Amino acid sequence: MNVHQDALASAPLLDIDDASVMRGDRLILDRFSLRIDAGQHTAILGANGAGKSTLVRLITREHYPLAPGHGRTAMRVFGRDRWHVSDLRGLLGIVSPSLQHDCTSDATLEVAEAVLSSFFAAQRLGLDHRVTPAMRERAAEALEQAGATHLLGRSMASLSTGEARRVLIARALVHRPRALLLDEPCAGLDMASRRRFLENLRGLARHGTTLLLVTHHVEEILPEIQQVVLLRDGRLLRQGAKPDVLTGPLLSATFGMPVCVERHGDYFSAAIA
Ligand SMILES: Nc1ncnc2c1ncn2[C@@H]1O[C@H](COP(=O)(O)OP(=O)(O)OP(=O)(O)O)[C@@H](O)[C@H]1O
Repeated sequence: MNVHQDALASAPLLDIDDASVMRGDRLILDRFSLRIDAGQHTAILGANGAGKSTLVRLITREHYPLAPGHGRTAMRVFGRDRWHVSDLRGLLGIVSPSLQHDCTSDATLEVAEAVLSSFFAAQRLGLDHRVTPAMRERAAEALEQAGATHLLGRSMASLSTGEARRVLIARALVHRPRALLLDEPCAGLDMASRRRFLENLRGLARHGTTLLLVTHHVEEILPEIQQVVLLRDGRLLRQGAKPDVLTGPLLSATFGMPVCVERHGDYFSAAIA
């Protein structure tokens, strides 16, 4: 590892300092601060409209924060405030509903291309994209890892929700990213697929990929995830250790209804009281 890589490996995955994001004339994230260290697997929980996807798009550079009044940098990812999006995508694998929508609405996009184009931070292969045998080999490994090899040859538009999700996971893993940013990754998966997927994530977490999981569902928070962030109305409601944050009062405040929480070994569940 050279000095540059060393600095990247030890830098916080995310350091957001008082960032605000506007969409149209609405303030969607309001003076939001959050730090996630390298290796600190984290779940971000919030009700519909709390600002979770906006936060994901802030991290992936699809949205930008307003210029902060304090003069400091509002946001750093892997210790840097400036990134070429393609370099960032090499370090941060992303699975999100908007990516799935884009990939599955392109009628001619095939599974192999959906994975290989990730090497170029693109959604399709272009004439100037030179796919090497090593890339093809790595794509095959990532498809295997995501349980999606049997889908090769299919168009993305023809896949079921769960099948398309597996391909997107392969696409996210193809770079061996340092971190995975997963926005509602289990939405639309059946019980068995969800369990397989979560077990797969646990393996990645144990082997050094930092997980950043955005979800509505307490049940999806894996034992490896020890930090939980609660979001409400575009603001950080609480950030802390899982047992301190996954409590009835705090989840009731997050979802605006009385919630009771149960612990089952290393997992938690929550229901409306
Ligand atoms: N382009 C936009 N213009 C105005 N408001 C927007 C725009 N995009 C998002 N919003 C609003 O920002 C708020 C946060 O949206 P966001 O998608 O980040 O929430 P979320 O927590 O991901 O919700 P969900 O769980 O329903 O996916 C919502 O109230 C939404 O209506």
